[in-house]
Amino acid sequence: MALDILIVDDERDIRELVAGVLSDEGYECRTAADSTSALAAVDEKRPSLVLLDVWLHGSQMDGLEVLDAIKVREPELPVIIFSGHGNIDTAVSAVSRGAMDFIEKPFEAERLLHLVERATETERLRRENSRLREGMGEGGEFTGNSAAINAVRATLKRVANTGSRVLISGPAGSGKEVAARLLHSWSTRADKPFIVVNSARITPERFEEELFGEEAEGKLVRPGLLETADGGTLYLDEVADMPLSTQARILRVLTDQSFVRVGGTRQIGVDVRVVSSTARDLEAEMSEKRFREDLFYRLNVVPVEVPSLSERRDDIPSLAEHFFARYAIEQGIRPPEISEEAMAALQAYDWPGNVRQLRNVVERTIILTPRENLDTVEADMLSEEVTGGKLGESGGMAQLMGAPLREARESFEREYLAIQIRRFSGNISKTASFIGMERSALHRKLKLLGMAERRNNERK
Ligand SMILES: Nc1ncnc2c1ncn2[C@@H]1O[C@H](COP(=O)(O)OP(=O)(O)OP(=O)(O)O)[C@@H](O)[C@H]1O
Repeated sequence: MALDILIVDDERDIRELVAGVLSDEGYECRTAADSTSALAAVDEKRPSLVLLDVWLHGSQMDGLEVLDAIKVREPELPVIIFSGHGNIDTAVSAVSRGAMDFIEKPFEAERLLHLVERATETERLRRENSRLREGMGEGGEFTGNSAAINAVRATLKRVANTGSRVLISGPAGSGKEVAARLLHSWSTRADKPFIVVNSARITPERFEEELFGEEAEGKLVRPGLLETADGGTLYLDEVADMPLSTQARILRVLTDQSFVRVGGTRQIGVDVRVVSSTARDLEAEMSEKRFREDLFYRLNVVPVEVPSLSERRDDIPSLAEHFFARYAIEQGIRPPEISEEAMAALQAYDWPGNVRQLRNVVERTIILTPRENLDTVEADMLSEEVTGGKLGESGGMAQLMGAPLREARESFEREYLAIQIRRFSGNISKTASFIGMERSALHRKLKLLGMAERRNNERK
């Protein structure tokens, strides 16, 4: 929704001129010629900014009085004063009475736009913030539109209301917990708790107390996570880290929907949906007898796989934009643009730590880059773990300089193409279109550089 600006001036030409300039920039404008209609317009709908003339001929109140009246109604509403040549003093006193700034007539459109942009910055950030928050509320934070993520989302949607158990597999940091929260938010249990059992962080000795709670002499000492999750979803994070003895007890809870607290005798009934996750190969864990086969079959009713980020590079641009916007807003600055080069570097990198690592790299970039440089993220602002070494397979610039032109060019072409192909996940059509070559010409080039066979071998 466009930002809404109220222009108050007794001169029609000025009102129309200012409204024209601002509308061209995408603002929505309303105008008022006198104090009564100005205040009525504020009461009807709070604008994002008021541009107010200090002289209002033929009006009940003058500009300063209107300013006072606006500040009583909406203390936070920014107001910029228009002043004529002869009344700068009045404009200065308007600033001390709460106006944000003033601009002297006649003014240049550019100066006006600059002031308006500055005055509406807070409003813009506030809107962006609530837009992001709304997105998170619906579980919309599961960013990405790759085929793999769309398939995960479709499965979660299909099973959300069935109550089926779901086992989410995928490497660390790929977004398994985000997927589980999304499932919960789409289920009929959404307004009940989502409780995480972080198996890696609970010591084996304390596992049962944490999960089942404690009881002494028939009285509750401390409820466990199972009881806390009653009515909602229990998320067993890295289920393979659960001690074998606890696995047996969990199995019983799944069959009976009831359990006994540590130190207790009574059966406590619970209604929880169990969603579990693993980054391990559970088949291997089972054959090593570290994971119970019967529990595996109980948990794995609906298997969902979240692939590593390097297997779905199409998601990197939207994830990067999402995190840059989020951390910029947290720092109170406008979300930056991301340059082509920076995006190419992000897409070409392998991300062994998956989405979590991408999030950390973005956060670090926002924190370490001086604010005045944060209009656009350039490749050299990203940490070296992402950009470093990529062009270094041939030993970097120094070695290129020591080679004859033909060899240096070939070496550069080889690395440039390897990076672009990786960035587009091996898709030759997309790579050709990005680098501006015909598909068949790119195939010939790869063959010439001896890269065609390598690609074939890599695929096997
Ligand atoms: N698709 C996504 N959209 C937005 N944020 C994401 C997405 N996937 C992951 N994240 C973010 O990345 C971080 C790691 O995600 P999450 O904890 O869900 O991963 P995980 O697979 O459960 O990792 P682990 O197995 O290490 O617990 C979190 O901060 C999460 O918010």
